[in-house]
Amino acid sequence: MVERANRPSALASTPALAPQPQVTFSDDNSRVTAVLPTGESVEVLLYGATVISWKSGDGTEKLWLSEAAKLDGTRAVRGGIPLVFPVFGTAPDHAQTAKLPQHGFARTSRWEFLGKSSSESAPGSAAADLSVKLDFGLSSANLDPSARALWPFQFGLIYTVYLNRDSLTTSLVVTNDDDKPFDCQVLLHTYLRVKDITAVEISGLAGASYVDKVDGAKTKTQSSALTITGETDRVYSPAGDAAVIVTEGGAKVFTVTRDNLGNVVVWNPWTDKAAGMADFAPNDGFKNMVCVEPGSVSGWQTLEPGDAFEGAQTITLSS
Ligand SMILES: O=P(O)(O)OC[C@H]1O[C@@H](O)[C@H](O)[C@@H](O)[C@@H]1O
Repeated sequence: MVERANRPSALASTPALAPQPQVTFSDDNSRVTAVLPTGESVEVLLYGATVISWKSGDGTEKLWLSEAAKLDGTRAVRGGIPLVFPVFGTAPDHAQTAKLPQHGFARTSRWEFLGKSSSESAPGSAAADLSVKLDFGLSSANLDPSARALWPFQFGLIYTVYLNRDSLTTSLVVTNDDDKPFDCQVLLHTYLRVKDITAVEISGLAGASYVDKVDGAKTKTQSSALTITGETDRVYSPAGDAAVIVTEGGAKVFTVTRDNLGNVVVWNPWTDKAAGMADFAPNDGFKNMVCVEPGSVSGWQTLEPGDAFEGAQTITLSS
């Protein structure tokens, strides 16, 4: 026995393989899940390329997903990170997008999974620093004919979900593949999970002007940190350069930074609106969520043929 233990075996001489991120598909191919060796995970539904779960290494869910959310492709997902494109809300006065449903068609279209890659964050860094990147695509070619009829432009969308140990980055690239210009808006409609909305403060928006959608679309200025005490639906424009920081009971929970996305929408439906949404459950789930939604939604991004627009958010967790 002793002799065997001391003898170098073929196994012992093989350098140990560093653990790799695991990327798997659900049996019905409706969703893809990536898990880092350290336990962090993200789950993306191909319907809408909707991120429906993001967990830290200890298994704690960071996004809010309604218990009544439809995940079968029959309606936009209530929760997670739905993608808003090419119109935010509805735009009855904007001829190109007037016929589109609320928040456009990206969140209700089935996307293609384009591939994964993983990398170390620094050369020679430990396996614990691995990250994983998932790419998804949607183009006019694979759009449902009914959606194509409502917005007859040739376009391409690439959505990248990038999971790191302490952050999630989601980035959208829009390209105009048509021979005429088109206008579009984009928004990353992120439902952040919180323990108690009454203890939440959102900072980083002070001094920014916003359209208050629950007060006759009046334009106001954010004077200090924002607390949520009732139905809230605000479009900050421009939102300023500062990161948006969400604290709970004074402790930092999320830091949201933006790349090339000038607006932030803050939304919480509160009691009545939540109760009025069939796919919002439980009814008091509004206490456990706040939407902080980076986007480009005031005015339009006009893309000339061949042009591209890219915008991204990074949500960093505080330990
Ligand atoms: O119910 P939907 O279409 O998912 O939209 C939810 C909310 O999305 C927010 O982005 C809008 O500012 C709100 O006005 C809207 O109510």
